[in-house]
Amino acid sequence: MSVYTRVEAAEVTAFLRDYAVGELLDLQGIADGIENTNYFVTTRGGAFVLTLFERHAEVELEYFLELMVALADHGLACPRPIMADDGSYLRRLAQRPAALVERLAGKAVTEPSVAQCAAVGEALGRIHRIGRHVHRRRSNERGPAWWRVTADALRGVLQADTMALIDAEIAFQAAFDTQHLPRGVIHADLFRDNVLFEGERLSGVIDFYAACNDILLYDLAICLNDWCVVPDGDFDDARARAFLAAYVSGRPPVAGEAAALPAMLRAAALRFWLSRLYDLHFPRAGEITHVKDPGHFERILRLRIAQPQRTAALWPA
Ligand SMILES: Nc1ncnc2c1ncn2[C@@H]1O[C@H](COP(=O)(O)OP(=O)(O)OP(=O)(O)O)[C@@H](O)[C@H]1O
Ligand SMILES: N[C@@H](CCO)C(=O)O
Repeated sequence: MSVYTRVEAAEVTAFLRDYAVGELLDLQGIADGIENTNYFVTTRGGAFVLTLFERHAEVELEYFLELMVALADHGLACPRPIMADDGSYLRRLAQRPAALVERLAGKAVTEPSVAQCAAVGEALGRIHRIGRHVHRRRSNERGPAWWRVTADALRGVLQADTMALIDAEIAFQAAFDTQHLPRGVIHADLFRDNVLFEGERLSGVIDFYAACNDILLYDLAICLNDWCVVPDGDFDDARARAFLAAYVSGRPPVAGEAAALPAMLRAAALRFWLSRLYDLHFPRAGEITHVKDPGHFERILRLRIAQPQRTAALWPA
């Protein structure tokens, strides 16, 4: 489970004295999640999630929190950070940067419906639009430079033919011109486990801790590769169409975006294949039990390379 840093109720009680949330009633470690330590915190004033950040610098955390405040202010269903009495969103607990955010209702879905994919497309379009109001900037730490470093780390571990596919894809992406593609704030990890639903209603987008400034279409590709696929990685046409139609109704595409989607789908598959391979071969010391299957994204990458025209008919006319 992913409680890397344990905190006792007494410490949390003292921490909460700087917030107008009332007395602590309950504290539960959250088993899901890989990156951070999360606790459900119930107080007389409400239900919250307390996150202790395990690796990000404070300047990055300020970016994530500014983004979440902007999204909540503009009406996106996402956890609103709670302001401490001194006006800050970021405090310290157990020698870690820590933040308290609203706990949202709902549950992640493992088998999304067409309507749920449309709701995610609509939410992603809103994130991209609202992101224009965020003043801080953050580069994508899992972009092309990271792909190359990670590929090198894996070189001694993987079979030669697997390594050849990774190297060829990195070379393909390096040669692909992305200058014309709109950029902005992207979620960068909007998988099924990062959206909560109550029935068909999207009740919350969570986990903005990979958000950064990058190509908007790449964020779409990350979602399509996760939300709109059948188990072998091919698209479910109805879900992909619904997702794309809902997205473009909120953030109309510019010329050239549809044509660039196949390459972005490949980039998104490569990125998560590499991170899963890295996590598998170089596990972090601690309590992770959630190693995700890298082979899934190898299959998706191979499919996207073999079928570059696959999305042409899915993109709204
Ligand atoms: N604001 C919230 N409201 C309700 N539940 C939440 C909230 N934030 C987190 N959770 C729950 O905690 C779990 C872990 O949170 P999160 O995904 O942010 O962790 P993480 O360690 O940053 O994750 P990841 O492994 O995706 O990088 C979620 O799957 C969800 O069940
Ligand atoms: N969403 C990622 C894990 C968290 O970054 C994956 O499924 O590999």
